[in-house]
Amino acid sequence: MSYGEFVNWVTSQGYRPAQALMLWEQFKEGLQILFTLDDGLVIETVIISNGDRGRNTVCVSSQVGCAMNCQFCFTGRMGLRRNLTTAEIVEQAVFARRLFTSEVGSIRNVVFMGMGEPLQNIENVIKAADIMVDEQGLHFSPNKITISTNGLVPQIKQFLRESKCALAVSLNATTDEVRNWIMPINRKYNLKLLLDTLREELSLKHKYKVLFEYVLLAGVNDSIDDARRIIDLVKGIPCKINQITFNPHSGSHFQPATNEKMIEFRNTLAEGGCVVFMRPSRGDDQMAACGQLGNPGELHLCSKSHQGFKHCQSPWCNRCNLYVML
Ligand SMILES: C[S@@+](CC[C@H](N)C(=O)[O-])C[C@H]1O[C@@H](n2cnc3c(N)ncnc32)[C@H](O)[C@@H]1O
Ligand code: SF4
Repeated sequence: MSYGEFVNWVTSQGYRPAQALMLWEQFKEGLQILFTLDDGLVIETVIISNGDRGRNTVCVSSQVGCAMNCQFCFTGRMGLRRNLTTAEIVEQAVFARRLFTSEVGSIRNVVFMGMGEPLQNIENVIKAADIMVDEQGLHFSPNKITISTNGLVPQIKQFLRESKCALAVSLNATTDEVRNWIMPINRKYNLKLLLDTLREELSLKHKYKVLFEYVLLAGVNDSIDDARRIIDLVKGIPCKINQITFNPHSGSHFQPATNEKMIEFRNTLAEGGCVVFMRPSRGDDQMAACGQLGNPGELHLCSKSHQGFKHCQSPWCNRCNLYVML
């Protein structure tokens, strides 16, 4: 979407043209949408803009909170409140689609990387993804819908057999010792079991690649030895690797790896024959990025002025982003 198109769009939504520049800056960082569910619980959905190219991504939640307790993730601190229903999951993508009409760029990708562990809610997630793909539904291409898991092995097998959509696996460590610590699910399904399962299941699929996500935490999993171990661990698994910048949040004792480390790590992986992407962090200053979605009541207040912004009038709507309520 160009800036001109954006100005037309925000004014059609009731904003003054003078507000457009500030909103544009925020929009480029990610648009955060809060949904209040029937029982009063709140979930967050993020639309990640792809700049001028108009191909935007909606990041949907699959649960309210999460039970998995990954040590670096803000959502994990909430604990699990409940699974989302199929309708509550699909509605997030429908709403994003309605906001983004063709004139202002469209939603091309759906990623299940918001609040929750999608494969812990596998029945509703597979049904929601089916509806998103169905031509009578939202008619997305299956490879434009990515379900991200922290590594629930039996559900990974079920997903790969029952769904045509793409799978992402949050790897985040290269030894059981570190993964047991930062991702407790590893104590149940360790690295060898996880990776052997993927190797075996993907051998049954045609032209299918899994996406490994790897969040670099300074001094924890960002050494060159880690990069070399990844090359060995993923051997024989058709895959791509998404190297992610850690988004810090209050109370977290982890730090993001330096830019130099990120580049050195990426280069080591690429030299070892891996297909690797480095994903810039989007929206992290507004707590809207991966691993930062959580109970809005617990989120930090930023220092920006809220004057002139549309508010949802909810008592906890006290942040500076553009809010939309159902
Ligand atoms: C929030 S999770 C949701 C999907 C699923 N539960 C999972 O773990 O893959 C989506 C991605 O965000 C990553 N993540 C979690 N906390 C993060 C943080 N603070 N900074 C950057 N990425 C984070 C996870 O490793 C995962 O790859
Ligand atoms: S990273 Fe994923 S599985 Fe882990 S706590 Fe966060 S949302 Fe849950």
